[in-house]
Amino acid sequence: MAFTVFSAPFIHPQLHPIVVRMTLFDTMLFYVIHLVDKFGSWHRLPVLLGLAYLGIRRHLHNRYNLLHAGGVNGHKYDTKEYAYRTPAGMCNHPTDHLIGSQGTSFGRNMPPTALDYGLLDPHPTLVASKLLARKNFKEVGKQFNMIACSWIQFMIHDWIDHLEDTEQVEIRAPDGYSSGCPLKSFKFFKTKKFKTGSSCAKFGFLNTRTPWWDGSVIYGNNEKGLRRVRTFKDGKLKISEHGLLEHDEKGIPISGDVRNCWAGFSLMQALFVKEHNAVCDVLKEHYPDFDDEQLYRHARLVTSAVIAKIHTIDWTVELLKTDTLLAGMRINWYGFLGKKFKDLFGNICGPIFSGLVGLRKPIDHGVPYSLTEEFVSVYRMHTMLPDEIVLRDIKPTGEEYKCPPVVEKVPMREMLGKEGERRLSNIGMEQMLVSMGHQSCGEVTLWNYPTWLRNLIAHDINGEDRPDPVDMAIMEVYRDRERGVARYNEFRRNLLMIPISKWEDFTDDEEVIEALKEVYEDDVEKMDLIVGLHAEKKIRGFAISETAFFIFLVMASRRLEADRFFTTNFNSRTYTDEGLEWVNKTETLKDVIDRHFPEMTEKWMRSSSAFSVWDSMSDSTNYIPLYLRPAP
Ligand code: HEM
Repeated sequence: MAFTVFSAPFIHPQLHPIVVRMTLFDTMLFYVIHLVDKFGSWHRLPVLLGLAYLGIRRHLHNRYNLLHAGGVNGHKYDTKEYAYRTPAGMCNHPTDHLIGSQGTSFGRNMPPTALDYGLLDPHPTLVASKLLARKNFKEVGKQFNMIACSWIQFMIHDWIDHLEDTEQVEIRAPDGYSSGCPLKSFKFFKTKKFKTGSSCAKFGFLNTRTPWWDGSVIYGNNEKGLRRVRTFKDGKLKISEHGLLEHDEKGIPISGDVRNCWAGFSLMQALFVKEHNAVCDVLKEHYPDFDDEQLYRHARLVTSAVIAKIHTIDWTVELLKTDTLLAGMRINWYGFLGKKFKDLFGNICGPIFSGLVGLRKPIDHGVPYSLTEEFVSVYRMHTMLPDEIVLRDIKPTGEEYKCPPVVEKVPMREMLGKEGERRLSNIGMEQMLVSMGHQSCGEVTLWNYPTWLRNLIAHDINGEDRPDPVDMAIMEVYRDRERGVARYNEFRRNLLMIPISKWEDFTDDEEVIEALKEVYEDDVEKMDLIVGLHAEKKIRGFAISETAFFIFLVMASRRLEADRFFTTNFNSRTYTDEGLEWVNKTETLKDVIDRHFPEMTEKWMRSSSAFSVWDSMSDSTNYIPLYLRPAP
C-alpha cells in the first residue's frame, strides 16, 4: 500500500518523491530516521540506538535504493556443479548463471539525474582548479596509513572498472582558466553507453571486472587472465623468488589487474598471492588427493573470504572509527550474538543475530546483484594519495620499538607503472610495508587532489602506458556527469537525507563558501557530487563523508549477502574444514602480515590495526561492553 506524505508537517519540503512510493510501515520508519537527521544526531546516540538507526536506514535503502539497469539473461544451472568461483564470475547467483559476471551492467542506487545541467556546466576545469587542486598536502592523521590507501585501490580493482568507448572527448581549458591547469587540453575515451530498455534508467554502462568479492584483482577476470597468473602446479599462483609479483617481457606485472598500478597496489597483490599459495600448502598437506585444480579452487575461495573479512572488520572499522560502526561491522560478519556464538552454533539466527556470512540463501532484495554507478562515484578518493612515499630504514636497532628513521622520499610519479615496479624490487616487500605502515595517507577533503594526477600517463587495460596524459581531477568531474550520476543535493534527496538549501547549511568555513559561490554562484543544486563529498563536514572518527557512508551501508552488506559463496556455500563442504578454519581464525591484516613476516609487526607495529599509522599507540581498553557504550 502506498502512503502519501505530502502533508506531513515535519518532512523537509525538498525531500525526494521516493517517500511518496513508500508503504505505510516504511513511511513510519522513514519518519523516525528523518526526525533523527533533523537533529543531526544518529552518530551521537548510544551504540544500541545508533545501530537501530542504521538498521532502519539499511532496510529503506535496500527497498528504495537498489535499481536494476537492465541486461543479464542467463539460464538456470546446477549450483552443485559449480561449487567454486569461476574465472569470469559466472554461476554465483543461484538461478541465473550470468548475474555478476564480467561485462554485465552497473546498477544504480537512484535514477540518473533528472536535472538538465550540461556536461560542461560549470566547466570541469573550473571545478578542478578552484575546488579540488591540492594547495598543500593534507594528511588524515594517525587513523589511516598508506597501506589503507593501497588496500582500497586493491579492492576497487577487484570490483569495478567501466568499459570505454572507442570515441574520444577532448577537454580544453577555457580562456582565463588555463593557468590553474597543468594540461591546457587533453583527450580521453568516453564511457561506453548502452540502451537498457529499463524504466529505471534508460541508459547504462558495463563493468569490465567481476563485481563479486572474488579476488579477481589477483586471479583475473576471465579464463585468459587466470591462465596468466597460475602456475598449474599445486594450485599455486606465480610469484617471484623475492616474494614480489613476476613480470612479463615488457616489465608489466603478472597479476589479476595491472591497470594504473603502482608499488603500493602491486605490494597488496603480492601479499595475497603469498596468502593464496600458503593456503594451497596447507590444503595439500591435509588433502593429499586434491589435484592442482581442486587446490586452486579451494584456495581461491579461502583467500577471497579472508580479503572480504579483513575489509569488513578491520579496514572499514579503521575508516569509520566509532563504537557504533565497530559493532555494526562485526554484526555484518558475525551477527549480534558475536563470534563465539557463531563459532559454536553457526548461522542459526539469521542476518541480524548471526550475521550475513553463512546465511542459508543469498539475499538480493529482488534486484540482480551488481555494483552501482553511485558506488563508483563515492569511491573517488584519489585525494588519499600523497606526493611522495617516505621510505624508512628497517635495520634492527634494539629491543624497544623506535619509529624507523626516514631514509628517502620518493616522488609518487617514480612509484607508478613499470618504473614503480623496478623501484619496488630494489626496496623489497618488507621495507615497503613498514614504510607505508608509518606514513599517513591524504585526507578526503577539498584542495587535496594530487598535482601529479593532473598530468598522468594512465594505463590501458593491459597495463601499457597510454600515449597522452590526462588530468584526473577534471576527468572525474566529467565522468560523474557523463554517467548521469546525480549531483550532490539531488543525490542526498535520493538517499533520503536532508538536502541543503544554502551554502551555509553545508559548511561554516568562509573560504569554502566563497570558492563554492565562485564556481556555482547561488545554485546549490549544481554542486558536483565529488565536490560535496569532499567538502562535507565529517562525523567525528569518520575519514569519509556521511553521504558516501550511506552508500557503503547498503553496498557493503550487499557484497556479502548476495554472494552464494558467503551464504549458502560458506561451509566446510565447499571450503573444506581446513579452509573454513583458515578464514575463521584470520581476523585482521595484521594476522596475514604475521603469517608471512613473523617478526615484522612485533618489531615495527605499535598500533592496533595494520591500517592505522604504526607508530600510534594501540587503542586503549574500554571495559564497558560494546553494545552498552553510551553516546560518544
Ligand atoms: C597511484 C594510484 C592510482 C592511480 C594512478 C589511479 C588512476 C586511475 C585512473 C587513470 C582511472 C580511470 C579514470 C577514468 O578514465 O575515468 C581511475 C579510476 C578510479 N580510481 Fe584510481 N588511481 C589510483 C589510486 C586510486 C585509489 C587509492 C582509489 C581510492 C578509492 C581510486 C579509486 C578510483 C575509482 C573509484 C575510479 C573509477 C573507476 C571507474 O570509473 O570504473 N584510485 N584511477
